[in-house]
Amino acid sequence: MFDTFAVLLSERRSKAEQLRVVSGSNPLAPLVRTGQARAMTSPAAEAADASAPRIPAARVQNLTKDYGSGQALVRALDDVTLNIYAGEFTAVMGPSGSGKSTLMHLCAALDTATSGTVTVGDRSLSQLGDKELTRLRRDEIGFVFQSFNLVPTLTAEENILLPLSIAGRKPDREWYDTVIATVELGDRLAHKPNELSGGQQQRVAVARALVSRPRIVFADEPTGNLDSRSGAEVLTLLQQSVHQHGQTVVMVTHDPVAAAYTDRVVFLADGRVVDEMRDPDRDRVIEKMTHMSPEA
Ligand SMILES: Nc1ncnc2c1ncn2[C@@H]1O[C@H](COP(=O)(O)OP(=O)(O)OP(=O)(O)O)[C@@H](O)[C@H]1O
Repeated sequence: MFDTFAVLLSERRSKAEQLRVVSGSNPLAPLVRTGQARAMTSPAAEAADASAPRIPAARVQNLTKDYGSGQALVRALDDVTLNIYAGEFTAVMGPSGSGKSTLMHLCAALDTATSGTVTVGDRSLSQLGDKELTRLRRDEIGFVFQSFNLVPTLTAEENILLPLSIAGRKPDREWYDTVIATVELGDRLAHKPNELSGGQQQRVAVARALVSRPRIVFADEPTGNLDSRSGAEVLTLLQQSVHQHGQTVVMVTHDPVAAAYTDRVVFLADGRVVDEMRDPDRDRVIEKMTHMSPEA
């Protein structure tokens, strides 16, 4: 459907768009995106932050997506309106076929809507030409796939830096060091993917998504191929990227345990948003999903 390298390619962002180092020389100090701050620096800051207005990183308005036509028409999304808030970890859940992947693909500019709008930052995707869309995917979007999508002949470090090097960019060394420290891969950087465990490979993929500091990271079932322990590591990492570094992450998942790592779950059914849950926990998500299943 799309060229992974093209999607992963990332170009330099304007200075004003770049993450701002809030706190001095500590490379692990919280970073926030200018104007979209939700970095947690202390319990007091966290409490203050809870009352701060939420700023959308992406807005979905009356979004409809049809596949096929006539008798074969499938309405994958049906008039969906939704905000994705900056600095939040959002899960998208729902039964198989409810439109989760379609919603994510439209938000990530990987597909076009039948009607309605997606706005990323302040730009409406339907008003962008092909070049601008490519640039938006490079500059604003990071991806983590279920199947890792690493290049087997490159080392972990080369994979992490690949989007930047294709774009002819050098990494911001301080941020790169922060990402590597956060994903705890410092002693594995020279290894090729087949010398890494599944969990380590997915942490490389998360580092690759984070290193260009996109506006939003979209993660499609990122723990779907991992055992529960490795999955927990990857989820903790995504959560840290949000709560410590102000990253915005959207994750499609079927797993209530994974959803419990997020700040908010959006539930889809039959292409519509039917509910949402803040500060989810596993049991409440399971209960909700049980009521949504066709057998319920
Ligand atoms: N390229 C396509 N052509 C035709 N129908 C499609 C296409 N892609 C998705 N669909 C249909 O659109 C609906 C929504 O699909 P989508 O993949 O978004 O659901 P999902 O919630 O991600 O499902 P799953 O959890 O099984 O991955 C389904 O009925 C699916 O069969």
